[in-house]
Amino acid sequence: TVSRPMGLRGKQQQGTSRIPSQFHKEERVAMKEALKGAIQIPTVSFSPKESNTTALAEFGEYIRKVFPTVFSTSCVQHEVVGEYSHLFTVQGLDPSLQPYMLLAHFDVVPASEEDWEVPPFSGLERDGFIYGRGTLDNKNSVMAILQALELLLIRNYIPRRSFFIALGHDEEVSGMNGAQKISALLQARGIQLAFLVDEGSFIVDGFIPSLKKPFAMISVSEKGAINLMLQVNMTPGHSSAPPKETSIGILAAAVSRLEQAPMPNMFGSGSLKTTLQHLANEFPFPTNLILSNLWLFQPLVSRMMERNYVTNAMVRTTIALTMFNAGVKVNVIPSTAQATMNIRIHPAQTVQEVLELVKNIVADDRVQFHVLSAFDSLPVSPSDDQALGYQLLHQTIRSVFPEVSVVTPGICIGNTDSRHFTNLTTGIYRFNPLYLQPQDFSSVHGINEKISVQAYETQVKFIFELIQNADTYQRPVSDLHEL
Ligand SMILES: CCCCCCCC/C=C\CCCCCCCC(=O)N[C@@H](CC(N)=O)C(=O)O
Ligand SMILES: [Zn+2]
Ligand SMILES: [Zn+2]
Repeated sequence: TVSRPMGLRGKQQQGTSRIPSQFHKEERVAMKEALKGAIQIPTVSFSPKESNTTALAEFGEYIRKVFPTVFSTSCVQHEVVGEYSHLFTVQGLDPSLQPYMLLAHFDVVPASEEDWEVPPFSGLERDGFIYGRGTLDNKNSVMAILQALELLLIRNYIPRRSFFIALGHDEEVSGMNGAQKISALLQARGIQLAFLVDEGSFIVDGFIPSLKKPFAMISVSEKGAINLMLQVNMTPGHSSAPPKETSIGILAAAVSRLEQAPMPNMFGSGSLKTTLQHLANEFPFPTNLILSNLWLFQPLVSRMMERNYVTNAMVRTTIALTMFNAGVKVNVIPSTAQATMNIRIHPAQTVQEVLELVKNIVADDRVQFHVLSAFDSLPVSPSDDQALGYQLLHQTIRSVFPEVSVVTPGICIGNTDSRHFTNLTTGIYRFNPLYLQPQDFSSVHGINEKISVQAYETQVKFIFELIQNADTYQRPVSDLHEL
């Protein structure tokens, strides 16, 4: 299962000296303080139409202040796109090398003060952890990318391969004004990327009970999504003489039918099968044998995957009821009831197929369907020996996390800004160089989101090394022989 990254040589390119990823005490203090300051700016996206624009603008000022070298070095060009997003173009020395992109977002989902152990926008440090909304999703990446570049530039490092840093301001509400505009801008400039790295996956630990060792999952695709609103209109009236059925009752029954009838299990036609095959030898007997013989045990394994929410989301399209609105007064029967749901589409199905299934389950003509937004799952990026982005991530994981023995392709169950970049590259990789346990996963969009100071330093180190690895890539020997 331990496959070496092929086609990459650990050696540095001639003429470029490797800078060790070691940081002084003062640098380490400065980097954690910079992250805390970023957490304190409440860059909340509430809805596609409502965000804290004052905070978004303040964030732009803040990064100028804490990363002065990034903003003053001649090889780095900075632009603001879509009012608040940021695009950095780092000009490399060798124009023959195709550029890549590091992508992250600095908007966050709302956080209610009362549920947290520490205020969510305090950036407080407690027991070696920095707390706050955005510490895992995704100000950690924004700050780590800029921090790694700042430290490289301070050490007079000049990249060979050009790269872009794109920092979105509205990822949590679609990315239409940030990532999508950056993508359009680069397309207009005729840019094609060798690969792109975004959030969306981790070194996962403890999600499968019998698998004791953590493994790195690089997501090579992500699920599609539909935001769907169901509506029922009935005659309003006095609550003292109610009809047999009301808009609320009809709608409640419809959504209950949806909850009771999960979408089909699609294990076998998705990348989870590949992930499990990579992991087979890491499991104790007899699971190792079962996973090595999926041709025989596929039905058993597909049922095993349904046992927890995260792996269940990997084998099927899921439906989450997220909003339910009806009624204005206790003695008035309302005319309208609305339920909004967020559907995540398994790659083996399409938007149209899922909508058909949902309509068949609801099976009530009084229920109207309004598709608010929809897109299919994302294309699968290559993870073979020739896939530059995948292999660079693999190589960097091996050097920064030598204890992690398995690196595997996987699927992201959430959506990311990277989906707006399919016009610029086929190599889209979602990977955060952090350990993630089930309780950490619950804190993302939940309460008490936090990152350890040590994990954040390691994330900076990872990017510091990744940038250098992208500069020292050499084509595989087999390719060179063909010339
Ligand atoms: C055998 C496999 C076990 C694997 C366990 C996987 C553990 C979970 C790993 C990753 C968690 C997914 C993180 C998703 C990040 C998605 C970012 C996000 O929140 N996006 C929003 C906004 C948007 N862009 O749509 C979303 O709603 O998806
Ligand atoms: Zn995110
Ligand atoms: Zn998020």
